[in-house]
Amino acid sequence: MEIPFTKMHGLGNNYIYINVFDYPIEEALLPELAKDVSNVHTGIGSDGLILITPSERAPVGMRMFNKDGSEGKTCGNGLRCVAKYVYEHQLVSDTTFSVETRAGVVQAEVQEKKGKVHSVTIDMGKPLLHRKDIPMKGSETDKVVNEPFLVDETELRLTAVSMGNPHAVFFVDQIEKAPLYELGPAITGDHRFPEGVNVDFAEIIQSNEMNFRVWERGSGVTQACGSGACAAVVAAVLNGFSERGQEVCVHLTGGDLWITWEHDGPVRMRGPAETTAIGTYYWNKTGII
Ligand SMILES: N[C@H](CCC[C@H](N)C(=O)O)C(=O)O
Repeated sequence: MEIPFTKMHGLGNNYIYINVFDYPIEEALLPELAKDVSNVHTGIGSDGLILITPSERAPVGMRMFNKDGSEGKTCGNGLRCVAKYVYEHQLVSDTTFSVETRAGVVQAEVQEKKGKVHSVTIDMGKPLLHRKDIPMKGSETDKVVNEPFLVDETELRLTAVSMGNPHAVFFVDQIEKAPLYELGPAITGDHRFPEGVNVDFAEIIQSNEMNFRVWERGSGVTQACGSGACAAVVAAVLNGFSERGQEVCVHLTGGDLWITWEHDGPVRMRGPAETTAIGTYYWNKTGII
């Protein structure tokens, strides 16, 4: 199969983007395709696969698959790249438009110069804070804020936030000492998270600035995670480190995002999106067609 693709990244969080308006792909093949394109040795190399799809509820839709083939419901860095792609390919004509994700419809606004998008603002919607909405096991309705969380004999303090996908946020004193590789795999697969969880570590620098590192469900360590940065800002407000309505600059490995948890509910994220390559992926999968 010869599959046209675009490789894009938001702060180094890179995915292979396939426009399935032009090139539909059979549903059953998608998890395997995600694994294969992501492989740096035998594929293209990426954190996963993102499809730009037709939608009945918005001009375009997005679906995202992790490196291991599992599907996530949303992706902040991916949404900024999808917004850049659809604007530059004239699938939309206004600078503001909506995008359907598996977690709901979100609003995008592109900042462009001469038709080229350099930055995108996404209204990521309202965070979900009840334990059952994360989802996380335990009592029915409580929010999970600064809750003791024992893993591998280490006691951490957990704040859990869903941005449409699940995030476990842990505040640390020094981001370089965050036990990303030591505890990321154990936490992401912990039985208390029935659907797994993205593992986020954040260090507060001041009320409007933090450092951030992530172990993503299904992909491992990535250079950035937009939904995770949003979750960390919500968690910072819940823990009294930041104020609601205040714009927070989040420093990720791959660069910075600007995030505000608005007074009226939604979380707004602003940051860059870039195109790395376009090409054809020669998928040598056997037994298809
Ligand atoms: N990197 C993405 C999130 C991917 C989440 C995915 N790993 C999941 O299974 O939920 C972001 O920028 O928001």
